[in-house]
Amino acid sequence: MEISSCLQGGYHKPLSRQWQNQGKSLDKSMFMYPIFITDDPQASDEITSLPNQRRWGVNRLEEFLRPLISKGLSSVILFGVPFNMNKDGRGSAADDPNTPVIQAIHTLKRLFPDLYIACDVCLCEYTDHGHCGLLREDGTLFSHESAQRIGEVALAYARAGADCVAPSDMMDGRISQIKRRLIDSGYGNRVMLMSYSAKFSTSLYGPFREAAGSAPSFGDRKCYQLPPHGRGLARRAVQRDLNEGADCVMVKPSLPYLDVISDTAQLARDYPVACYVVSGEFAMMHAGAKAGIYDLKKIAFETHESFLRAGANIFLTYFTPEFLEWL
Ligand SMILES: NCc1[nH]cc(CCC(=O)O)c1CC(=O)O
Ligand SMILES: [Zn+2]
Ligand SMILES: [Zn+2]
Repeated sequence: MEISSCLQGGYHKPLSRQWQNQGKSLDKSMFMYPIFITDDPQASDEITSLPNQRRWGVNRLEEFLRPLISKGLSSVILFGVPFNMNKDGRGSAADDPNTPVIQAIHTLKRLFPDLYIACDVCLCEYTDHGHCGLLREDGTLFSHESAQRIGEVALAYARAGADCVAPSDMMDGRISQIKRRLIDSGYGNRVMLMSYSAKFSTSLYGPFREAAGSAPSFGDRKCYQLPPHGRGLARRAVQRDLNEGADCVMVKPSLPYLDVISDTAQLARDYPVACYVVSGEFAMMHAGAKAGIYDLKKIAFETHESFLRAGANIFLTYFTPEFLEWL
């Protein structure tokens, strides 16, 4: 099948069908909760820089998520945080059968068959150098090989039962690599491909890197994440990913990039548009509320409504549990 023929993966589930309705007011189905899964099955570890968030072991997922599901949680995105697994140059632990993300997919599908499960796909949590792709000796990226490796990992998550794979690595060509593999392996009509298309190099990822232990051991990510002034590049990345077969495109971070969300909603007007309210934005809103600058609930509504207004209709946000209470 041609990549351009393949639409069904983007609306296989009731939730992904609902996302096709470009909503005008906040509702619970728009909230996707990012969760950190570590390789100690009993873990429930506080993350100091990310208020109220924890790293969870697979054996603790039921107690963590059941109350949220009863309040209307409909989707999660999983991030693997291996502490005991071996890290190497190609991120072998990313698709090891015992990797926490694959274990968590199995556990969650058994416990909560209706929960929509997206998986972040990247190598930085699994490589010894902490970069998101494969590196040459001189520290530059192997672009094509990286995209192929990301494709392998995405397929492993699809095979394990993920409803959506979401590559955050920013390697050129990864969307067509993933879509091709999904189609050729029989997942094209069942698994959504959500691209972190306009992902910027920002100072707002700090708490996440602490949470996931994924800071690069040298250098930075400026050669693959977009420069903050790169509005044109963001538009090109979105257009490219749509052409390569993405079912949904994302902007990340959100608050300083409302213009990019709006551009993306125009370019992808027939697709769901997601935005990631990243760790630093969440920590910043909490810090401001704690300092008495504003009320946490009011700032959370105001900002998420601004993302909706700009054109996003899926929010990857650590505020998800709060919104399940508030809405
Ligand atoms: N693949 C890396 C990745 N996956 C999720 C986030 C950030 C999420 C957040 O800050 O909440 C990042 C950014 C990075 O470290 O460069
Ligand atoms: Zn990464
Ligand atoms: Zn470079």
